[in-house]
Amino acid sequence: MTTATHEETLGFQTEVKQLLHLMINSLYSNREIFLRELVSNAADACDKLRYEALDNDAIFEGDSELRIEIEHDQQAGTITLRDNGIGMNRDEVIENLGTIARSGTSEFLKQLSGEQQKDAKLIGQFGVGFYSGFIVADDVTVRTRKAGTDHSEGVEWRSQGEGEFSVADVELERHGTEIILHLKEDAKDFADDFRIQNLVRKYSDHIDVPVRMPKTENARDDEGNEIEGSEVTTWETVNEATALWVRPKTDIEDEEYKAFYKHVAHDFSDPLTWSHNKVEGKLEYTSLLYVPGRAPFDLYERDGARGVKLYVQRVFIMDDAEQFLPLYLRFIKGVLDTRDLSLNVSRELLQQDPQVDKIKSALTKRSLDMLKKLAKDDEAYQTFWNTFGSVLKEGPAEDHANREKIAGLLRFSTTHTDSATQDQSLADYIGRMKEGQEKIYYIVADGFNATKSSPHLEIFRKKGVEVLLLHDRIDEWLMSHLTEFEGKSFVDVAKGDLDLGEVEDEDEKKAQEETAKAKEDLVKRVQDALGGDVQEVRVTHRLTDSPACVVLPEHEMGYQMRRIMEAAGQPMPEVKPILELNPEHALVTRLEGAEGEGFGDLARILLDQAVIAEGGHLDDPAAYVKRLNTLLSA
Ligand SMILES: Nc1ncnc2c1ncn2[C@@H]1O[C@H](COP(=O)(O)OP(=O)(O)OP(=O)(O)O)[C@@H](O)[C@H]1O
Repeated sequence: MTTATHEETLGFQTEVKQLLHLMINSLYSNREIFLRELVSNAADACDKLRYEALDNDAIFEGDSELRIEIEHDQQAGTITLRDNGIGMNRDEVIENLGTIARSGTSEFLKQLSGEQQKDAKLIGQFGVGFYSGFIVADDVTVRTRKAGTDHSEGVEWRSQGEGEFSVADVELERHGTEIILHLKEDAKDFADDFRIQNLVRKYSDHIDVPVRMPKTENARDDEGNEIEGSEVTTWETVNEATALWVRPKTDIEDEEYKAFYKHVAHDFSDPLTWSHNKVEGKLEYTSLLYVPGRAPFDLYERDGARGVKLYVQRVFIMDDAEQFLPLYLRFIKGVLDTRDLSLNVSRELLQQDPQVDKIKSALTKRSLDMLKKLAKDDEAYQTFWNTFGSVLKEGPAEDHANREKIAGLLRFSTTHTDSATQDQSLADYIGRMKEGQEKIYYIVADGFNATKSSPHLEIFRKKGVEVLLLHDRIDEWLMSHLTEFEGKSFVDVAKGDLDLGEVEDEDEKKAQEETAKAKEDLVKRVQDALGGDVQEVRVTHRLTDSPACVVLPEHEMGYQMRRIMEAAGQPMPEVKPILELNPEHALVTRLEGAEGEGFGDLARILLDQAVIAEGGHLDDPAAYVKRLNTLLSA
């Protein structure tokens, strides 16, 4: 019996306590996942040891046959999981099994509501890992020793999953980690041979490391008959134990791909799609990439996990190798196994290796192709788009070479559906273009309603010309990097001169010129009344229902982007709008007939209203209200 020394009791980090509490309560209907999580960790630990041993064989301590063992004791109500992987030293145990080091954790935990179903979903997004043992156990003991250290450097960790845990030094002959789960009364049925085997096959079949379970049988005599009282225990491998990606595609069932995804991505739910490819020739690699069905909790964390799991010739090298995919594809999960890199490659070396760029551009192309394929399934693609669309929108700015491809994958709200759901592609738009229309028109504003009701759309609606309604924060930035699609250029309808091209006929254009001439006097008077607050005043034919609108010069930064920059503390030079007046509108006719102060007030009201309709803020809103009230009560 080993004796424990240097025993201390420590408190869990607050976040761990919260997570434990929520997990135990909300994952009740999904309890079996504890086994997958623990086997997954054990397999990772074996991968890490294999990697460490690349340049230090001695670290195996003569036991290089990596494996995971699962035993159970029905009577005692325990399940024991054992691996001969890397193990942990005392400091690592305290760090790994007492805290959660991921950034954004406390913000994430704040979102949890206490509602079982909702929280179960959210927790799945977070990944529960080791702590999932407490879903089924009321007492967990971990015995672990880091490979390559002295037998006396073993550590025993114990906890009942409440507020604290204890750690003590123990003597351990074997390196690696052993986890003993003392099952709760209502979870005792997990200590069953058949059940455990099924769970291993269901969740961990594809793991490279063999998962073994003991099989106790009586020995047999020469005639094959059991010999009474001669029990022998042999270890039987219960999983397939071949890395999934190495197997030919045709041999792999969808269910196996899905189970493997859950291991790689630490996700509970199924992926939306995947792409498995073996490439031979100049570059040699196998990739298995997945599109998740939901966003990880840290999708927008700058230092959140991203990238693929990297293997070199089947040897695990690192998690989250971010060099192989661009940032705008950070939601893609999967595995890359290559022969083109050396086994001792590090993150630093990856940055300098020219092969990495080649693989990156190949994987980028694969990912985009995979999305294009997914787009054939409207429902699945919509799920993808609603989850990751705003990340994909970073693409055109980051990846010029694939701009057109990415543009083809974008989805928008448009005046065709007038719905906030972004489900129309540029190809759909082009297919509906009016005869003579050469441009793709769009408008950007904060929020869907602001785009949908913008006065700038009036003429487009009247003529039946479709306009993309862009209302995500990133949209103006996106459009500053998208100039054309399939040879058609993009035009912001709220900037520059209105150009409807062939959609307007010669007669209409002539009539407009004549109106402009007839209103020269009015334009001049308004310009004088508004002084330096506008860049220019002109008559417009953009409007049918509104009296006026403001327009920005063509190359000026839009209002949405200005607000984002200002919010980020970037001072922006003042921009003076162009005021356009609708000569057909009754208020403009009234303006024409007004004199003196009344004229000045009405001109200013029209300007202020146009700014408000644009989602802009007035410098002096009270003055606007006062003028308007005077007008209303006149
Ligand atoms: N069997 C094991 N052998 C060695 N180290 C382990 C083992 N199990 C867990 N660990 C260590 O504890 C850490 C925390 O494990 P935990 O499962 O909570 O999180 P994770 O594996 O990092 O991520 P996830 O929550 O997504 O599974 C691991 O990163 C690993 O360093």
